[in-house]
Amino acid sequence: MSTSVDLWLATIFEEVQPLFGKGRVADYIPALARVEPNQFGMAIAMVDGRHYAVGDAHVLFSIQSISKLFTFVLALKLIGDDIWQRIGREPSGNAFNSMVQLETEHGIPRNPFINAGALVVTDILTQRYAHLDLALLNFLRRMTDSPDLNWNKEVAKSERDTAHRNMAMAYFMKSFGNFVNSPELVLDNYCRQCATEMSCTQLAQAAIFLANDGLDIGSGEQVLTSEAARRVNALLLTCGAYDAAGDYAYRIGLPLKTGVGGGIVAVIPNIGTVCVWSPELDAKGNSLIGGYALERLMQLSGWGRMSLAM
Ligand SMILES: NC(=O)CC[C@H](N)C(=O)O
Repeated sequence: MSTSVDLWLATIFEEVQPLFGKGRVADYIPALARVEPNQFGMAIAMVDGRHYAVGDAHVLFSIQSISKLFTFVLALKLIGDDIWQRIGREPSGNAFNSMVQLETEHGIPRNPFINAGALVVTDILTQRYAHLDLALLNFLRRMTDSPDLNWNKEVAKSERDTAHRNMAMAYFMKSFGNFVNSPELVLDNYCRQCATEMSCTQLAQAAIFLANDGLDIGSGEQVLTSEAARRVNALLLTCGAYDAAGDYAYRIGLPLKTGVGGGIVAVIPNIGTVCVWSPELDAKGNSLIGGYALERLMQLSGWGRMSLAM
């Protein structure tokens, strides 16, 4: 039997069809330039255990910067508030791969979700884990109950071979004393984490603890304290969409994280999580159709109003 959620998803699926061709797939990572652009999937996981999906919601895609959300959570679990010695928590107002602020701000990145900040997070985790790729995969496999989840070697190599700007940022931060490991080693780990492949259904499931006071529903694991989950959500709302964070907050109003693979994971506190994926990006590197689909979901459901009131 169709529920209203199924109807909203079906409506959105219809509405996005004319939007294909208006954006462009990421092409600065050669392996991503080869992704078939005309794809769209959307999945919703509710804190009460129900889940919904439409379109290509079970197709695996490159999570790219969505990995920054999960590595940040792992680092927060590991070192707590000490993380703020090395990274700020303000929106940058600049592109995700910009390095202009790093010089005047003495090698301290604005927030953990731009590339510079995520590289520091990966540096912190590289110090702790001899095999960071496995530590992250194990976490994601546990959260999604998907033992086969993995990173894609071709995508990781393709990004690693062309990671000149990220490498420059890592060396620049090292010159300010804000980088512990060798940039080469951290870049290996960073490119692997970005090359993790997941589907919309898996990503919605993996992030559900953020909608549920830090408690994962499937595993029963308290991933973060309720206070820490609230803080991660605040950072996602203000910094999760790079220099479009203000526009996204205005249009959608949810904590969310985007990636250049075309995925977006959004949290609706106390209600659930949504993951949408469509590879064509807008000028700021966020999924063009994904942003539209989330905006429509919030209009159709009224969920933002409900969760803000709770
Ligand atoms: N915005 C993104 O998804 C960027 C991630 C990509 N791996 C990079 O470092 O450029």
